[in-house]
Amino acid sequence: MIIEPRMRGFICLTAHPDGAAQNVKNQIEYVKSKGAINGPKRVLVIGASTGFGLASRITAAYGSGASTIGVYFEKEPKEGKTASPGWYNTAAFEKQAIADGLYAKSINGDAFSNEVKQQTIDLIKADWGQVDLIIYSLASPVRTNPKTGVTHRSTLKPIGGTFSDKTVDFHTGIVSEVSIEPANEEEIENTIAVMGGEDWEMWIDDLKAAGALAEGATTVAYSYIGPKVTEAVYRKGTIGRAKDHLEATAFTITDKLADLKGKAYVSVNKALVTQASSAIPVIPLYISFLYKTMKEMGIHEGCIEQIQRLFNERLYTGGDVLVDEKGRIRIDDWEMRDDVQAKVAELWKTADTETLPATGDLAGYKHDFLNLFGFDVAGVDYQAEANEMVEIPGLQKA
Ligand SMILES: NC(=O)c1ccc[n+]([C@@H]2O[C@H](COP(=O)([O-])OP(=O)(O)OC[C@H]3O[C@@H](n4cnc5c(N)ncnc54)[C@H](O)[C@@H]3O)[C@@H](O)[C@H]2O)c1
Repeated sequence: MIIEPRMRGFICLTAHPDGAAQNVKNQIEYVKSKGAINGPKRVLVIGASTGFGLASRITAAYGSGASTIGVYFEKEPKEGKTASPGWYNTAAFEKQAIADGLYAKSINGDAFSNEVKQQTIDLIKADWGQVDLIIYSLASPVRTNPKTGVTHRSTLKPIGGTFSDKTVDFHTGIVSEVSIEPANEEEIENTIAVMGGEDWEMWIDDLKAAGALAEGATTVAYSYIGPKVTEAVYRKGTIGRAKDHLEATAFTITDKLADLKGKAYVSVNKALVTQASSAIPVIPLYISFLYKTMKEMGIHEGCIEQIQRLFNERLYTGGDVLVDEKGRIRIDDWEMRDDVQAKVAELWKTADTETLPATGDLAGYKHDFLNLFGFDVAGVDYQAEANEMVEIPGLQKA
């Protein structure tokens, strides 16, 4: 079938298998071009199909020759109906990895559930015995706690007062004022339950109880801080509370891993266009100024550049892992540079619909957004027939 982007709100309902494959190929080539990393050999990535998780899987496989197991929640294709993008990304990655002699298997299901945890542990035990690195990169609006059966939904709201500022609809380029009412206690708690550290800790507890963690096992989860302009709605809002919880959980897990000489880290990453971030108010406008500024300064990075740097210059240098005063790894260091932030703050003041195409990188934002779904990728013929019925070679049966 001929596959075109079909937009609805913040999401695209279709995905292009060949575009996704080209994206994965580009990421693999990037990691290979940066040379070998003396990293882990058996890597589990939870949230492995898109964004930072996919970049982590590719970096582990092609940077340090790791065997990888990916866990994700993606929609499979049906005749005449495309799969979700992470399905095609995973298919392309596993096809290439297996062809290159790398172990690559995956599980498609709800990572928050006991069943998916057990299936993953069984696979690790059967094929590897133990795992060296666990990347935790889930981004989800909903989680059912397997112990209580309660389903929690996250919200993106400020805490303590109404938030009003500019935002952009990146499809139309229209800049407008957005006002978001503050969250109540229940909404805060629910957001922490979805995006905080509870599930990460459950994964590590279960892996440890099964004897599936190698001596010196490391686990890394991803967080975000960001600038003043997004603070009220992000870091000091409901999602920020969840990230505080996630960051605190790193210390709890590190204590639990002491007998294995293991360690849990949170890595604070740069703001990037992903399916998760495009749904957060104000962030797309910030990203369009950030991209513009960082590209002009020659320091722009995407997910793959970020994670290659995380592995190569933070986690696997052969020396101590560099962390900030709160024990967090910072690969948002370039985003948070004073000169970058000063420029973004200056551009922010001028933001309106007329000037944004020139002052912000709206085109770059749109391009990256389409890219998430395999569209607008250089070298792909979108007029050609594409096969939507792609299989994932390493996919395990439920
Ligand atoms: N995008 C950013 O700007 C940014 C910046 C810093 C940190 N982060 C953090 O990085 C992490 C990953 O975010 P992303 O932006 O790469 O998101 P993403 O939407 O690209 O990826 C989310 C992944 O989680 C998987 N997933 C979601 N729900 C699942 C479930 N129930 N079971 C199994 N898999 C599930 C998806 O399949 C996908 O692989 C998040 O913690 C996010 O807060 C993102």
